[in-house]
Amino acid sequence: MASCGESKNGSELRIFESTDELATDLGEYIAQLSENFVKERGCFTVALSGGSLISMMGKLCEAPYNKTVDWTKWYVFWADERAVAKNHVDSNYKLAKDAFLSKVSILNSHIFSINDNATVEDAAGEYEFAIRQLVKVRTIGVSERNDCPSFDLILLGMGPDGHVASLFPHHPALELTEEWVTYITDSPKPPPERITFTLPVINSASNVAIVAAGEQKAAAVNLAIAGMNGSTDASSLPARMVQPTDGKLVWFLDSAAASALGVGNDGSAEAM
Ligand SMILES: O=C(O)[C@H](O)[C@@H](O)[C@H](O)[C@H](O)COP(=O)(O)O
Repeated sequence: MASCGESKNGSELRIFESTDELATDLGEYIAQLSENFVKERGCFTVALSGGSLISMMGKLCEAPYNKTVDWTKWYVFWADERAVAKNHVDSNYKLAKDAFLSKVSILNSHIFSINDNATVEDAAGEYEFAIRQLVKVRTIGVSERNDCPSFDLILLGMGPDGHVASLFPHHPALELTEEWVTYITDSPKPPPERITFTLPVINSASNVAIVAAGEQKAAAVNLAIAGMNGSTDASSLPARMVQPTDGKLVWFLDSAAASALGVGNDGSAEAM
C-alpha cells in the first residue's frame, strides 16, 4: 500500500501505487469481512454497484479466495441498477454475473437482482419489498437507530461528478429519508432510468467501501475527503454524503485518484 490514513470525519483511506495493488487489497478486505460476518451472523450480505469496481473485485475469483471464502453464505444485492434487460451490455447484473458471480459458488437463490420485466417504478417497489422480507427474518441486519436495513458491506464506485450508486449531484433522490430504494428517470449518466439505494440505507451499512481509480476522479475525491468550503451545498457531491452512522467507511484509491490529496511522509493524509 502506498499509504494509509484517516480523514477528519473518521473514514479510512487506503491509497495504492496501481489498480492491481488496489484490487489485491480490496479482495483481502472483502474476504476478511465475509469471514467475520459468517462467523458472527452465519451469513454475509453485500451490495454491489456497477462500473470499474466489478473488475477490481476479480481477485476474489482466484486462489485462495475462490476456495477459502464461504460463498454459500453470501447474499448479493445491488446498490444500484440500470433499468435495462439483464442481458443488455449496460446491465450491472450482467457485468457482475460475467466477471464475478459466474466464477464463484454463490447460490442462485441468494442473488437478489432487480426485475427487468417491470417498469422502473414497480421494479424499485418489488426490490424494496424483497429486502423488507429479508430484514424481517434478519438475513439482512437492521439498524437500531432507524429500522433501515444494515447491509454487512456496500461497495460503491464514484463518478468524476462525485455520484455514488445512482445518486447524482443535486438530485431530489438525495433528500429521501423514508424510502430504502428509489428510482430515477433522468440520470445524467446513461442510461437514464435507474434504481438505487437511498442515503439512509447506504449510511446504515456496517461497512461501506468507495473504490475510485484514475485521474478523472481526483478532484471529486479531494472534495469528498478533504472537504468543500462552507458555502458549498453538500448535495453537489453525493460521495460526501456517505457517512455511515455506526458503520465504517473505507476509501480505496489509486495514486492518480488520490493525487489532489496531501499525504504526509508518515503516511497520514494531511489534507484531511
Ligand atoms: O451503474 C453505475 O453507473 C454505477 O453504479 C455508478 O455509481 C458507478 O459505480 C460509478 O459511475 C463509477 O463508475 P466507474 O468506476 O466505471 O467510473
